[in-house]
Amino acid sequence: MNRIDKAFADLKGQNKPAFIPFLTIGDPDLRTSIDIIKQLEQSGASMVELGVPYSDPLADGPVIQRSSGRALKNNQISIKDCIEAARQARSEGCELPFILFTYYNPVLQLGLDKIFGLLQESDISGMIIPDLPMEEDAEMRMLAEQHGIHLIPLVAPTSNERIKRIVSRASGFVYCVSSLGVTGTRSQFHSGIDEFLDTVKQSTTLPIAVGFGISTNEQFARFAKVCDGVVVGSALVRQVEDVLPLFEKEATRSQALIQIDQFVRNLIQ
Ligand SMILES: O=P(O)(O)OC[C@@H](O)[C@@H](O)c1c[nH]c2ccccc12
Repeated sequence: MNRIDKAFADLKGQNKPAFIPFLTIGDPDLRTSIDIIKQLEQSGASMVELGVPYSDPLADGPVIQRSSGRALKNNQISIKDCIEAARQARSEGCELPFILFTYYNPVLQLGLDKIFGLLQESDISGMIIPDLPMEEDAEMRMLAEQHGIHLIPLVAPTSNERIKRIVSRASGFVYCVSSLGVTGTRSQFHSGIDEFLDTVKQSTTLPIAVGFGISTNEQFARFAKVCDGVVVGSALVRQVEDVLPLFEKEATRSQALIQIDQFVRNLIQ
């Protein structure tokens, strides 16, 4: 059974929402990213989006853009490095379902014929490609299905017709984007978000997760009531940015992880 499906099934049995953090892999370096992934599991994450840093992250706000910039500047992190980091975290005992989060270009560079084999070998259970147009996703969906990997679609509060078409081809879960625009913490969400989430729920039997802009316990709790999962990226990436100086010295690395732990626990409690 795909780890993502098992995670949602287990959480449903406990009547708990999935907490799905996003992390830019390689910011500040691969070893630290693996340590953060393991910390996120301890802190209560249900699965994790492994963000492949990209030079042109059009859908990202300033926090994740800075994070991608650091990862690329410091270490030239490639999509293969991110897949290797997942494999390493798994070999160090992390049981979280991994979702490779990447723009389409790095996938094309690596080659569609190669990537799914690599994901399968590294026990990566899903992939999200925010700029993969639905009109071009047929080959990706076929290859993903052949390899037992969920290609998780993003659906934004747009036309109901488009929502139904996107959701009808979904696998794993449906990622509902809470607001139009780019990633980044927000104090308010799309005005029709509750109707939007209801439309998605009525269009699928898959779990639905919501993301974009969530950074507080109150926001997490609000969405946890109406969705099966909540995605948090920028707020966590900002935490990592804030503790980067602590990661630079061996003696203070554990303090950095404690601060990330406290951020997560306060967010999802
Ligand atoms: O950063 P936010 O506002 O918490 O949103 C989640 C987001 O970071 C993550 O899912 C993501 C990172 N980059 C993206 C690009 C498009 C859609 C989603 C994403």
